[in-house]
Amino acid sequence: NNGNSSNNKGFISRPAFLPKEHTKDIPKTGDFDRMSYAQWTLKCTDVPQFDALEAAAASFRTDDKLHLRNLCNDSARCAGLTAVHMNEGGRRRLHLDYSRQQVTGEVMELLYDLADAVNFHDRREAMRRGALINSTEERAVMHHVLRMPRGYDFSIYGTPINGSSAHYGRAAGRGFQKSEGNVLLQNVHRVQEKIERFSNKVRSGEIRGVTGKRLKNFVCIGIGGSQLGAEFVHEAFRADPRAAKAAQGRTLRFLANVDPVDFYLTTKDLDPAETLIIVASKTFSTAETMLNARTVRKWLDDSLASISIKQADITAKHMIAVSSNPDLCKKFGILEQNVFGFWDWVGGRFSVCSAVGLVPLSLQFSFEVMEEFLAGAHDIDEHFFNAPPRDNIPVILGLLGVWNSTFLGYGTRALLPYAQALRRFPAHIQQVDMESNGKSVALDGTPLLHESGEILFGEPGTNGQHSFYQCLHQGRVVPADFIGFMESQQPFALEKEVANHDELMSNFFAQPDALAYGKTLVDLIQEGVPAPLRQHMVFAGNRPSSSILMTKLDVFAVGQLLALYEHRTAVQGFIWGINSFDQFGVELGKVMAKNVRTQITAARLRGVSVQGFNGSTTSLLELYLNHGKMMEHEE
Ligand SMILES: O=P(O)(O)OC[C@H]1O[C@](O)(CO)[C@@H](O)[C@@H]1O
Repeated sequence: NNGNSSNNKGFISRPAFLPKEHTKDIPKTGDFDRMSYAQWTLKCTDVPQFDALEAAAASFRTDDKLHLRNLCNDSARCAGLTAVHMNEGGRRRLHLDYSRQQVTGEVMELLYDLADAVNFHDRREAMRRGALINSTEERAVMHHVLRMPRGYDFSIYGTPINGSSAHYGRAAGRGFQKSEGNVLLQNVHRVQEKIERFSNKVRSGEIRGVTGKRLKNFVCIGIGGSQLGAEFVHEAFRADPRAAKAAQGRTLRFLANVDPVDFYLTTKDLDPAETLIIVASKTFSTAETMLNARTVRKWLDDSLASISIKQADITAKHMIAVSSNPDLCKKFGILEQNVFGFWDWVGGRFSVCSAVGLVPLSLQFSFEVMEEFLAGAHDIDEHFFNAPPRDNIPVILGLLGVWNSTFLGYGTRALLPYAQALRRFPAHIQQVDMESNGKSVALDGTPLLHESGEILFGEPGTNGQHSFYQCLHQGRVVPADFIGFMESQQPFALEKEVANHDELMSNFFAQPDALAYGKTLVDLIQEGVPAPLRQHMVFAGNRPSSSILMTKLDVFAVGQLLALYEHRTAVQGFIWGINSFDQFGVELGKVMAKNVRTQITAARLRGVSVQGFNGSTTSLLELYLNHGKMMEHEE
């Protein structure tokens, strides 16, 4: 490590905790390199555009003319508040309608001005080119590189810190050199080729388990960023005809929770002889993942070990790993050739397109299918990095997020896919967004003057309608993203006139208007609703939402959606002036759990009483430990 000082390579390497006077090492080359440290660490509250937006937000709170009921009847305004991204000569569309957001064209212009004022464009460029924008950890943020196809001209980019040939390693404070760009991409493709070879061999039966049986059950052990993304993609592909055909006869399951019930449910009906375990952990030291990995190893051993089958062979043939820490994988007993690497510049929650997602999903659906998924994500990367802001869908979504949460005060956001296949999409984006943007200080370590991050939740429509929508309609104001598709993955029409998908989509079109327009007392009187009920049946309306309508949810589109929401999160972080790419907030609880674990062990083994906790935790722990003793006594 060079001690956080300048790397003289023109990249930002200053950790946020260094005081502002350390300005001499600021990047010197390229567009973003012209930024001074002060410019780099600007946050939205530092610029006058913030005040202009606050004033605009105040009128939205008071002026009834700005109620969505009125705004949405202005067709010219609505037509202006859409953005479209098309492929295949228009046969594939990604259409964003944000006319039901509490914005006018003027507000949007103020938001674009705000983005300019905080150097959003340079920040995005710094990300694209591999500057160490995760400054507290001195890492680049380059998940977009994972999606670049073979032959992509990467020469204008930097390359990772870990040198030209190694696949793994810490950032160690080195910046990138332009000349290394293509080598980096070659490394990405080399790992992809390895995944393709391995998954083909397993799928064809060339690689088998210790007993000679084909490996057709895949269990992926990992948590957080090493699980949620791959799980969402798995769910999204299950009903896609092409992916489903490729997966025939195979199962893929995810084991994340350290709760033994998760292990039990995941493995209870699997034949270990036909099961391949993928341990996905960037660090290969996450407590939950490693306990689950050891538990599953015992499950394999208990069933497969015999005089002729050694435990080491079982691990070697039934366990593979995805990690940035090959040494720990080896120590665990995983063969070196069965470790699939990725790099420090891929954050856990942005790692679906690395081996973390590619290994389990290629085993289940084939590498060929996964290439199509990468192509969809790359398509949105290109859109994000190149489209002008006013046409740029992740930029628009990100700016609307800032507007809703920071200016209008709506701190919660709902993600509502009208597609059962996107069942796990909200859970994945919840992690992407909340782990990234739930911060309280700016890049330079100074406190933010507003809350950052939004509480994100969601469920597929129409299920959510029969659950939490009541609160969305008459309780709190929660800006929502509705996602729908023109074609179903599984078209079916019970009745000739209205296909089942039409039934679903009727709700997709109706709900945003119900939220925006609501229902007035006058409406209710006209409808003849009895007086005592009227107030209960008023809907205030004016609840903002965006509608994303896409052609169909195929493999390519799943990749597009992933990249769309990943970039949206980055946009919000850039505007707020925070580091969206570290996650120190998850550490404190982990450390405290370690202490509790140590004390539980000491109490159970040696009868040592728990100490050092407050009264509440002490009595809860004693209750828990005494219950254990009581059970032993009764037995
Ligand atoms: O891949 P690992 O190292 O096991 O980490 C798992 C997850 O834990 C976190 O660090 C915190 O929850 C996530 O960011 C990460 O994706």
